[in-house]
Amino acid sequence: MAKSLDLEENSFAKQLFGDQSLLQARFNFHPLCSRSDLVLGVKPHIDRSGMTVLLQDRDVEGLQVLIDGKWVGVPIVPHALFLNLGDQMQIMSNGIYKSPMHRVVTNTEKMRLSVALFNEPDPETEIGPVEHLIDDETRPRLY
Ligand SMILES: O=C(O)CCC(=O)C(=O)O
Ligand SMILES: [Fe+2]
Repeated sequence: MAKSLDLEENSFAKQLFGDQSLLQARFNFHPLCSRSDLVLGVKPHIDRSGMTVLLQDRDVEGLQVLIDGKWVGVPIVPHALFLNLGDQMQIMSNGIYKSPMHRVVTNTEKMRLSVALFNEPDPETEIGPVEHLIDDETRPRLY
């Protein structure tokens, strides 16, 4: 990702991982829900991570991303991991990479499982946009 912005390869990694970083796992289980029209599995949110690695359920969809004001379902791709960007990446890239709003809907017929790995810096670490991505005229510092 750093190289695609003409940055040194470790520009994001050195802030994100530093001397000590956190890797947290969350196991999401959504049982059947008779009122899936009313009940969400996970409410709309933005991950605070740098990057989230998600293993979706093998055959039950549910994850949706907000794109231009519309909820768009994320398809299941067999044996693939879904990578989502979190707030730390949006900050470090000075807003070039966005951390999207997403949610999970429930299902009336099938339960759903997913595993998310959140990668983030040590809570005491102060992060900010990479200097090369700040330009007072064309791209002012956003964070
Ligand atoms: O279950 C999913 O597909 C996504 C869960 C999620 O957004 C999260 O755990 O932050
Ligand atoms: Fe999330």
